[in-house]
Amino acid sequence: APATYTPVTDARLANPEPANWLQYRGNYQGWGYSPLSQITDKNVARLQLAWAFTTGQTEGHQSPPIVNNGYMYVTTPGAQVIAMDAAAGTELWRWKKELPGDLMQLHPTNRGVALYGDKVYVATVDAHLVALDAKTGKQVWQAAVGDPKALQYITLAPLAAKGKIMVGSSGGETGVRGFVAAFDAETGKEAWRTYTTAAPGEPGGDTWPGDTHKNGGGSIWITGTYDPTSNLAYWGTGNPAPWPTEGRKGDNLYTTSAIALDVDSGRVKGHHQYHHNDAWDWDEVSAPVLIDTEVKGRKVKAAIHAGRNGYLWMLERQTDGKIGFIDALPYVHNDVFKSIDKVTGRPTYDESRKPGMGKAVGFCPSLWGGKDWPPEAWNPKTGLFYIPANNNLCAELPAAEPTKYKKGDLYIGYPIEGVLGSLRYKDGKKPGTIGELQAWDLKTGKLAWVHKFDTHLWAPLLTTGGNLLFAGGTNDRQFRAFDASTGKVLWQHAMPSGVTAVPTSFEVHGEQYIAVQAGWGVDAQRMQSGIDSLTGQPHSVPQGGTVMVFKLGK
Ligand SMILES: O=C(O)c1cc(C(=O)O)c2c(n1)C(=O)C(=O)c1cc(C(=O)O)[nH]c1-2
Ligand SMILES: [Ca+2]
Repeated sequence: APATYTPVTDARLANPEPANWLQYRGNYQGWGYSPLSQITDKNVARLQLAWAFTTGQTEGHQSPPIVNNGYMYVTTPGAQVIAMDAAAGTELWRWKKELPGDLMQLHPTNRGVALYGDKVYVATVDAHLVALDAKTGKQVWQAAVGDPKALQYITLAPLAAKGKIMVGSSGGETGVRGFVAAFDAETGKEAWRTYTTAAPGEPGGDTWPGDTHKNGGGSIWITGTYDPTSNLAYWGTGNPAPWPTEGRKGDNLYTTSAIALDVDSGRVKGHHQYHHNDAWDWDEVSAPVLIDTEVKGRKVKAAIHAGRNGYLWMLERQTDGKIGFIDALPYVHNDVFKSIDKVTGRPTYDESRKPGMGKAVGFCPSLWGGKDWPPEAWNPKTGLFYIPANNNLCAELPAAEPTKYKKGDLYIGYPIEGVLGSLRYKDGKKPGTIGELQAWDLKTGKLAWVHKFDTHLWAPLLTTGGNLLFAGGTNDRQFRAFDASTGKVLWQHAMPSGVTAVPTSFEVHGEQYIAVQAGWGVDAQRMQSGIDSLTGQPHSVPQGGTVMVFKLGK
């Protein structure tokens, strides 16, 4: 690695050099786009392994390789950060937190670091935020974000902006009260904490009966996007808790929503609830992607979100921070929504498809949604918005069981076997295809192309200035490059394990690289097990993490 480390400033994060991948999705807007264009649709067939590095961990590897002028940082399950020379693939340092032996990890994963100043920030599954020296890996400070004994846990990559490091906690299935909290980047002191469930007396407080908001979920487990001009961070919020709705009648603001927070104060400036009073575990945690483009014939500051509820949401970032509704288009089969209000975007439900007490209920899409957490991508050159979708999968939940919040216990409302065994095929028969890599033209609101897979797809996306779209996410361990304009497969490479991690691209010494971690696990595997029990044919995907880095061969 180079002798010096280049500090990461607000200016660099707001206007990142094409050679680097400084944050979760490459830019604040959440595009998953690298402008680099040395590797193109014309030469990608020559893409070869440059180096590989085993992480020493099993379970779901999801973090992007974050790169700053030759320094690369990845995280793995088990609260580990590995710093590497991005070109040589050699280890510079490694930091690993000793976790309590009895820690229950409902989602054993980590989605990566944030860089800011001369530090690297990682949030851990025992609900801490840690600052490390970017050059040496030495711990600078550690802050308790939540209580691991109350099963608060963190899986997301932090968001860094204006001297603050922002994180949220998971726990929609353990009865947390969701929040975004900001910490001073230098000292680790907490600056503000904004809850995602409204208390009585606050705006939205009347959407929760009694004190149900206190364990009401709305967890934050995917990194927010950020608009430096308005100083607003946009976050997606998770499902309300517990899942059965009988005890929490009302809209349950701000669960399953997009919220806009002022980064200086943490104040909620606007929100849009994708669907109210969720009963389906359709966390809407993927932050809206910020795109200035034409939608329905109008130039808008758009916020686009492929919902777990199976609709593509087109929202508008208004000047006062409010979030307006433009349109919602189904991108997979949803049999719950009967209609969507043209002005407000509020759906009406087929109540017979709402699970809860008394009887088993089936619904589409499944608990894992049209898309779970794997991020979408936007390519400003093709003008296409890419969605890694799963179609033709539904779920059936058994009758809910009475549930009371107890610290340290699951707070779901269904027996866990009923949750893990809930997957069903649409219409009860094996569909021809499940995974769909979709490309949407936002101007026309039309599907431009779709590539269908006979297996499910759990594929965080990367798109590039070379007219390429990269995706793993299938149980055959392949990592693929698609023509971003047409969807044609141009290249593929068998990986040591299935790929469910976020891919990135960067440049060192004039050479462009594509980087991604292999390492199958968490809910990609739980969905695989669900499909296996439908087919009666176990399908084993090897586990174990490897950082895989590619460049063009001669
Ligand atoms: O409600 C929550 O707090 C929460 C957290 C997480 C997480 O932190 O990873 C997941 C989910 N829910 C969830 O519903 C889900 O489907 C899911 C899949 C995964 C994964 O890593 O594959 N995590 C999570
Ligand atoms: Ca959840």
